[in-house]
Amino acid sequence: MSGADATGAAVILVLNAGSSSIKFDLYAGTRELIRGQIEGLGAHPRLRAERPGDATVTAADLSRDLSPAEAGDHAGALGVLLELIRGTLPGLEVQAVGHRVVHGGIRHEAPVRVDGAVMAELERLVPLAPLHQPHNLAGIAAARQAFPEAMQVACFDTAFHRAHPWVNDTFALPLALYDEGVRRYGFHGLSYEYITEHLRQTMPEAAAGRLVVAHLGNGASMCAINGGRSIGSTMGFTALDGLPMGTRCGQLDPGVVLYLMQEKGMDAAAISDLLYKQSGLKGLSGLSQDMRELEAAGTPEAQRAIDYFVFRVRRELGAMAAILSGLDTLVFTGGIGENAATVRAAVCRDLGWLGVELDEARNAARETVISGAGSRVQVLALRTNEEEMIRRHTAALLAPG
Ligand SMILES: Nc1ncnc2c1ncn2[C@@H]1O[C@H](COP(=O)(O)OP(=O)(O)O)[C@@H](O)[C@H]1O
Ligand SMILES: CC(=O)OP(=O)(O)O
Ligand SMILES: [Mg+2]
Repeated sequence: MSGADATGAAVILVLNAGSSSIKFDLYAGTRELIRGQIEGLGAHPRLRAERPGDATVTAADLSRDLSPAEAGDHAGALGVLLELIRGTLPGLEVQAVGHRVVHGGIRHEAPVRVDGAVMAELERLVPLAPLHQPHNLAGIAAARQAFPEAMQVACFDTAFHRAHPWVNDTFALPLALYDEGVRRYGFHGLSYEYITEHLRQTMPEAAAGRLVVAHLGNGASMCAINGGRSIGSTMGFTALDGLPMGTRCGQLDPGVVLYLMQEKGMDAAAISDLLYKQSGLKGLSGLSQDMRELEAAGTPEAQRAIDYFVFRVRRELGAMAAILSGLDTLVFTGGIGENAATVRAAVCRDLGWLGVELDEARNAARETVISGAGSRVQVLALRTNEEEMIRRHTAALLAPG
């Protein structure tokens, strides 16, 4: 059967291009055939893949370090992945490809099927997400070529936040700018949506309450969620705002940008390179954008970069709790949030006033619930799954109703 596996389940490929990784997942229905990622783009690229349900192939068989010639950038990495996926496909046809698209602009509150007009519209948003949108759109173009019969679906990081209260959706600029789309969009929405739905199924009380999710990865943001809806995000018009990130500065006095222009004679391209690619953990440490490398380095510069990251997460946590009028549940997710127990411990230190009491042993043991029995706020470390969220959206567009 075309576009289906032997059991008749639709075959859906998901591509998720982040700033330092491309993640992928191939599904037959809800069953994963092969999943993995090329991570460390911009540092040390490595392919990690696994075939759940196929005992004849181990993750070690499919995983390897990649040379800069093979995967020095997102385009090279995408080529490696498509070749791997095609090699896994004999007899299967991909019916739809679901893509993470970071910026959806004003118009997109829900996933859409991509046609020429949608593609042109999304191209116009490239300047607002230079580390992501070009790779997201290149993924759509490459997937169209590789799987010409498949439906291409764009799932937006901004969509989950589109119902923000107005005060959180705007900057204090003349209103005409708001009307033309200069707004606080917020990103990582697919991750926040996945976590919210996961809690709805597994911990419905947490899902219904006042929730802060800290998505701490190479890109990092936090989201205040009330009754399942996003009411605030640390990211704004672009994915530069809020927390410091691997190479992005996070919140910055706009006066700094004026200074760089007026006193240092920097043009837009040079400032963009500085703020998107040379700042954050990389700029502060002078060493690496990668939290694992900073933790391993143990130098004073690396520690200061980690300290600044933790400081800003704590500061935004206070702001998020304030706009929620309190806090019931705090979730850590993303590559750092899921794995870096020391960062989680540093964020939660001395937060008793907010009702947060971390259980150090549970935290170190990578348990899901990492708060102590007496903690008023429940603290969780949860694996996010943007790919699964994209699969659900894509399947819904394939078979509406
Ligand atoms: N075991 C770990 N300990 C500390 N940090 C980790 C660990 N595993 C991954 N990370 C960090 O997670 C970040 C990448 O997060 P991820 O969410 O995968 O990135 P992206 O934003 O590109 O999707 C990197 O800074 C990486 O060092
Ligand atoms: C929006 C964003 O920063 O995404 P990522 O964390 O994947 O880079
Ligand atoms: Mg990511």
